[in-house]
Amino acid sequence: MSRKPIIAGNWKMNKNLKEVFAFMANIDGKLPSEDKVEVAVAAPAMYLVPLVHHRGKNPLKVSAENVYFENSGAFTGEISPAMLAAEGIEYAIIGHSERREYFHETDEDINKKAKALIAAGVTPILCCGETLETFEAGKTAEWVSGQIEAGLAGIDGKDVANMVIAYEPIWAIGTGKTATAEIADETCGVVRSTVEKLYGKEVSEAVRIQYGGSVKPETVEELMSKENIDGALVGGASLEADSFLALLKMYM
Ligand SMILES: O=C(CO)COP(=O)(O)O
Repeated sequence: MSRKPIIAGNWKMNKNLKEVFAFMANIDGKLPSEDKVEVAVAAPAMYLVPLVHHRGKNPLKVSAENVYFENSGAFTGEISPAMLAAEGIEYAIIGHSERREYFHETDEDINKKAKALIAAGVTPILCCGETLETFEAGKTAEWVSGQIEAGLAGIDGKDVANMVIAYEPIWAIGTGKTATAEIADETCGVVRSTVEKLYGKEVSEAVRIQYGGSVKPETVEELMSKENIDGALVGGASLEADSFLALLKMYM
């Protein structure tokens, strides 16, 4: 299988600009080769352009944490896929559980965002994941495949093949409670079989699926060794350069 792993930090609503520059200085020249792994950081909107300008020759992709689904117009406070594309921002996270929960984003909004990003040439990182209640009720597979079907509705297989999907169980985000590598792999497998059911084997073998939820330098290697896990989406452990670099150690 030739899926290239993708390790992405998600800074959420953290850091000031000085800290962003310090992070960049501390990772300068230290990232692993692009041949082995794709490395990205998702940052608050106001840091995206500075990140693109300061990455220099570092093989670091830049991701938005959210985006709107229109390209321009009277949508106060939003940023568009076209704006991201014009500044060389490669990825945008959509449907993070924090957006779904605190900002009431629906599967339909997320699907529109995915389509708008693809049309603009920005790669979506589509998030899915269940609550503790759903997990404990044994309904994870049903829930996650429903989110994936709704999120991908009407999108062409060739575009899905290039997307990234992140499975992030809500009960493991910021709690220090990582899903075991087995559980993470099993549910990433559910995501892959949902894609296979919708688009066939070729697309499901191409799409990259990340695990997210309390991933740490100590747990990342085992997670990455699993068949259905092609990367990680990392919150807390991506904030400091040392810990971010430690997540990438296996690729150095
Ligand atoms: O939500 C996450 C990444 O998008 C996970 O956050 P933590 O790694 O802090 O649990």
